[in-house]
Amino acid sequence: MTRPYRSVLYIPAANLRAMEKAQGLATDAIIFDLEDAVAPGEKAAAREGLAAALANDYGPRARIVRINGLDSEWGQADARACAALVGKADAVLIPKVNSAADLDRVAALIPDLPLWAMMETPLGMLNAAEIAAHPRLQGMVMGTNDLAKELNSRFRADRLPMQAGLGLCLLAAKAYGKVIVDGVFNAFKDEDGLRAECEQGRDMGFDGKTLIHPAQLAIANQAFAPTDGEIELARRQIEAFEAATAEGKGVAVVDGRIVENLHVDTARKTLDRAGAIAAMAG
Ligand SMILES: CC(C)(COP(=O)(O)OP(=O)(O)OC[C@H]1O[C@@H](n2cnc3c(N)ncnc32)[C@H](O)[C@@H]1OP(=O)(O)O)[C@@H](O)C(=O)NCCC(=O)NCCSC(=O)C[C@H](O)C(=O)O
Ligand SMILES: [Mg+2]
Repeated sequence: MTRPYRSVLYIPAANLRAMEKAQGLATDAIIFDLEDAVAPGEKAAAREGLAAALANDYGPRARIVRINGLDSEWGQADARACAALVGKADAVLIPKVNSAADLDRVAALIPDLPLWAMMETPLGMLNAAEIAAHPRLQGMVMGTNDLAKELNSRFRADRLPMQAGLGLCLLAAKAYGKVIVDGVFNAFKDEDGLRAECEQGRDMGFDGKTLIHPAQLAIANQAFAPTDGEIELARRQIEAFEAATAEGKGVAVVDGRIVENLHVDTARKTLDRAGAIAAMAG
């Protein structure tokens, strides 16, 4: 069964209270952030606080640690600390990945954890395919704030300026079977805006959304989960196709629409996702 990544919550590793609180939050994954959410003067303390926090039980939530870039003054120490977190963290997230070579450098320092890549630079967008193809890469995270900064683009509700980058990364992740989660929605008190952006990302094919505040969890969890109607339709499509196959036919019809083997694959994925989500709830 595939692990769900509907909601992926950033927590600044300098915030001990928030890291403790996350043990009880309804989030599919947590990004413990050592990078942009931590002030330069707090980096060392955050690294130590994170190691202590990860001794706690986060249940089924995926534990992902975002390190500073290796070319920063903190990156090497972060990588060394992560190498010692095997069994306590599930993956390491590398910021501002420009190429597969950036992954190679971290892979050499952290041999035993899967890697995730922040996709947030113009060069990263252009090299998305080689990044997604990296054998150690498990997932991609869109960094739409940094990307907007680099592009000098405006924030728009329809995210038109982001579409080329989002699309390139989606194509790359799907081509190589990697997880891909959408960028954050900064206005964390704007529920309608968040819902619209989650639905846009879901419709494009993202597995989930990165979030910055617990108040955003319920909306993302709902948007990226199959609805009861979708689950029921998936079951009926599988049943109808199996009945058609038993009669030697290659096509069934459900609710006036054709169902072929490819639709059955999608239906099975829907049921698999629903099962994985139910398993998260315990
Ligand atoms: C945005 C915040 C600074 C707001 O913090 P605060 O004012 O403390 O919020 P609240 O008072 O509403 O908090 C209520 C309780 O919830 C807890 N809390 C808050 N945020 C989190 C969180 N992220 N995870 C877990 N728990 C959280 C508070 O501790 C309160 O708890 P309690 O004491 O029990 O009442 C803050 O939300 C925040 O710091 N968010 C994360 C910001 C962050 O991580 N930014 C970096 C990632 S975004 C990014 O870099 C994207 C990418 O790279 C790009 O380029 O796009
Ligand atoms: Mg960023």
